[in-house]
Order: sequence, then structure tokens, then C-alpha cells
Amino acid sequence: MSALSPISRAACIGGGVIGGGWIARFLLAGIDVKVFDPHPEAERIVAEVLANAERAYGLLTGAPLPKRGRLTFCASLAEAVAGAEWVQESVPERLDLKRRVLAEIDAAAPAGALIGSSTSGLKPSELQAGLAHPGRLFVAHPYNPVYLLPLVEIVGGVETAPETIERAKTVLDAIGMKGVVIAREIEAFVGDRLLEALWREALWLIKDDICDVETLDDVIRYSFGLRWAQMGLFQTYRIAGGEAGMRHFLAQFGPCLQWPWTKLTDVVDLDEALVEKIGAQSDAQAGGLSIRELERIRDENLVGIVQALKASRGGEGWGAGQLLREFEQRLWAQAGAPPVAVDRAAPLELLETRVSPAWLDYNGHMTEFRYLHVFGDTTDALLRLIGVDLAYVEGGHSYYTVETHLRHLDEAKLGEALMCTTQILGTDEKRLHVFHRLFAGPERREVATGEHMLLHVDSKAGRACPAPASILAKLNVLAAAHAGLPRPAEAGRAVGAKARAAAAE
Ligand SMILES: NC(=O)C1=CN([C@@H]2O[C@H](COP(=O)(O)OP(=O)(O)OC[C@H]3O[C@@H](n4cnc5c(N)ncnc54)[C@H](O)[C@@H]3O)[C@@H](O)[C@H]2O)C=CC1
Ligand SMILES: C[N+](C)(C)CC(=O)CC(=O)[O-]
Repeated sequence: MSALSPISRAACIGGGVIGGGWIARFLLAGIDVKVFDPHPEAERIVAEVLANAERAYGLLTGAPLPKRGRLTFCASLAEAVAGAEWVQESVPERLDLKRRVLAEIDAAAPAGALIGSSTSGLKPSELQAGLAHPGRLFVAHPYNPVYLLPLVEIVGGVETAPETIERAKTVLDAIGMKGVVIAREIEAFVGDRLLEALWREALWLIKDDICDVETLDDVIRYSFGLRWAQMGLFQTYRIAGGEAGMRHFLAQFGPCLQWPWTKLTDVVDLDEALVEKIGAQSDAQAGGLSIRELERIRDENLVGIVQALKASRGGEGWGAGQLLREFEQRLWAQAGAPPVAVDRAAPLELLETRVSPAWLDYNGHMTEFRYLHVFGDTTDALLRLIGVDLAYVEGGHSYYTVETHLRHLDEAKLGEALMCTTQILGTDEKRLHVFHRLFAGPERREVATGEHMLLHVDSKAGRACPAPASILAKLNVLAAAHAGLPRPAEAGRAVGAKARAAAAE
């Protein structure tokens, strides 16, 4: 596969919550990562974050991700940054420490390397002061978990070169992230300005016993938290203004800002009593779940939300879901044909995926139409194998499925590995008759079969037509290899009538 990213080597300095997330993000984009973190348990911590990230990606997408990059832990910062094209600093949020570490990075990194800081609020101009090469330093402020949330605020300081910002954005966009360039540097940029305001107000509400932490979180997650994931603030309020939109909203609710509704500018005193109060309420709220367990629940929820957004607007996608759709399209376009032997007398192993949270129904298992989804993806893999790829489809021809027979044999549960095989039952110049078997879990239980008849079509004319010799030649190799296989006993049930009629046109 051709490279997904314009870079292939990154260094991560600091491998904690955010550094670990960056490491996973880079590795899963096929980028080799060298890490320096003096913490004695850095390798274990990173391995746990990476395991969660791989699990989340398995749930997030069935698109063919590039081969995972190589992870190396280094004994020194200089060793880690040697050869790196992007160095990401994620050490604790202290100006003196960051300046010292960034100076070391600047001295040791290759001349062309980009240097991003994960700082949540320190201005890039303060971070780059005194560096020998300040032009390549910028803030790349991500959101936790970095491997799932796509946003990175890109902030340049007074000495950052415009070309640095451009290059950073290009790399982030290529690996499925959304690099948003912040026009002017301020402390805490945009995201944390907003979050800090909410956070300050929340602390007052707890201190003043207006509610406990669980009630406060419920108020967010059952209401505006759901809205924010898909439309942010201003577009949400535009709709809340009714038919007159934003202007009416401002006229009606603007004056409230002068009322004593908020305490925003006062900072609560986080004394021992308040820290203990919040800590105890938070412990009770967690109900015994560990941080790693909470992370996995969070990740499943985020995956479900992004997938719902991917299905929005009739499948075009919206917001973070549209970004995922576009990323997956690039992955599929680069994927090429699946790496399988076409002349073996055995069903083809064309697809491996996992049961995603968004695929479950009220019975707690994979819902019925997702079986067709998986079989459809398998058919697409078969089509790419015979040369029916995106370019072929854009050229005006394709195969359309005209008849399907599904059999549901067993349940597939959340997160289970799925594997699909395909046997060619018959072909001619217009028809392609296939039989898929879907297996779940490590023991490969057969959970479904799908029998499908496809017709080669001229998509502009909307009618069946013979496939060209180049496609038929590949198809015939497969069909010949499968000709000696026993025909599945379940095949042939009421499949074929519609296709026969259409093929005869
Ligand atoms: N935790 C969060 O939600 C977010 C944090 N950030 C930013 O990311 C940065 C890191 O924060 P976290 O990952 O949360 O902190 P953390 O405490 O989880 O991780 C910091 C890591 O840096 C390592 N470290 C300390 N000194 C080092 C040095 N000299 N060289 C290399 N590694 C060193 C520590 O061993 C630790 O593993 C901060 O600037 C923070 O503001 C940004 C977005 C969100
Ligand atoms: C708390 N925080 C300031 C470190 C948070 C962030 O910077 C972004 C996030 O992930 O919420």
C-alpha cells in the first residue's frame, strides 16, 4: 500500500496520558515512533494505552489501516529525536520544564523536523523564546483520547514560520486528524478557554452544594453534551432562535448575560475540603470501575457517536463523522486488491472486522442488517480483487447486487472478531454468483451465510451489460479455482430468478 502519511518517523517526548495517545495515533497511521520518557513504568503505561487504542480502532472502522508503525523506547531524548520528521513534546505543564525539554529537542532534532508541543495553554511564543530554530516550533494541542478525537489546535508563535503551520496541517489531515489553525495566540487557545469557563462554574456549583458531581455530569450528558458533539455552540443556538435564527436568539438571550447567572471570573478556592468532597463524589460516581475500564467505555461511546455522525445526511456524514468517512475513502482507495491467492481451490478469506458498538440492537447482539453490511464489504473486497475498484466505478461501470439470501445461524457479540470467506458459485459475462460464510470469535463459529447474485452494469444507462474481457479474465481464474469445491448445501434457495430475467435483457 502507498503511504498514508507524508511522514514515516515521529518522536514522542513524554508518554503519559497525552503522549501515549499521540504514540498510538502515529503508530496506527503507519508511522514509526521513538519514545523518551524517564518514568520507570513508561513502557507498561504506553502498552496499555496502545491496547485500548487498537481495540477502539477495531470498533471504529473496517477500512484497511496501514501496517502498524514500529515502536521503540529510547534511553535518551537525543536518541529518540534522531531521524524524526515530527517531534511531539508532551511533558508536564510547567513552563520551565517545557522550555528545557524543547531546547534539548531543538538541539538534537534533524533540521527539517517539525516540533509540536501538546501544551494545553502556554503560548507558543513563550515556549520558543531562546530556541536556536524557533521557526519550526508550534503548539499542537490535542484532546484526550488523542487516538480517537481528531481535533488538534495548531497555534504558531511570533517566530513560527508560516510553512511550519502548513506542513503540520498537511500531516495531521493525512492521518485522519483535523488540524485547525488558530488565528492568534492566546493562553489556552480556543478549546481550553471554553472548557475552563465551564469547569470554573462547575466547581462553584459543587462547592455551593447546588448539586453533586454525578448530577452535574448528568445535566451535561443527557442534554447539551449530546448537541455539542454534532453542532457545537453557534449552530445549535442558531436553531434555538427559531425561524429567525441567530439574530432572534441573540435578542432574546443576549441580555441574560448581564444577569447574575454566572460566577465565571471568580476562581473557586480548591482547598483540601473541596478536593476531598469532589474526590469522594467522583469515586462514588465511578462505581468501582477502574480508569482503564472507564476509558474503554468512553471509547466505545465515542466510536458509536462518530459512526452515527458518519451515517448522517444520507450517508454523506457530518462533522467528525464526515472526517472519518473521507479518511476511510482514502484508505480504501489506497488499499488496492486484498492480498489473497486467486488460484487456490479454497474459499477466499477477504474480510476481517469486529462487531462495533453501533452494530448492536436491543437484544445486545449484532443486528440483522449489519450481516448484510459485512457481506457487502466482503463483496466489495472481491470486486477490488477482480479490478472493480473506485476508478472503475467512476468510469461508469460496476456490479450491482440484485438478489440476496441471508441465513442467521448464531449471535455475534460486541467486539468479537469477524472473518468472512467467499466461494464463487458461478459467473458469466454479466452475472456473478457468490456464497459468503461469516465466522465469529477465535473459535471461528459460523454465524451467517450470504448468497448474492450480482450483475455487471452500465451505471449511467442503468442496465446490465457484459463485463469487459479484463475483468472476466480475473473472474474466470477465480471461478476455475472454485469449480472443484463442493457446492454449499444451503446454496440455491430462491436465488437467481430476478437476475436471470435482467441478464436476458
Ligand atoms: N491530560 C489531558 O487531558 C491533556 C493534556 N494536555 C497536555 O499534554 C501535556 C502532558 O500532559 P499529560 O499527558 O496529561 O501528563 P502526564 O503526567 O500523564 O504525562 C507526562 C509524562 O511526561 C513524562 N516526563 C516528565 N518529564 C519528562 C522529560 N524531561 N522528558 C520526557 N518525559 C518526561 C512523565 O514521566 C509522564 O509520563 C501537558 O502539556 C498537558 O497540558 C493536552 C491535552 C489534554
Ligand atoms: C484539562 N486540560 C486542560 C488538560 C484539558 C485539555 O487540554 C483538552 C482536553 O482533552 O480536554
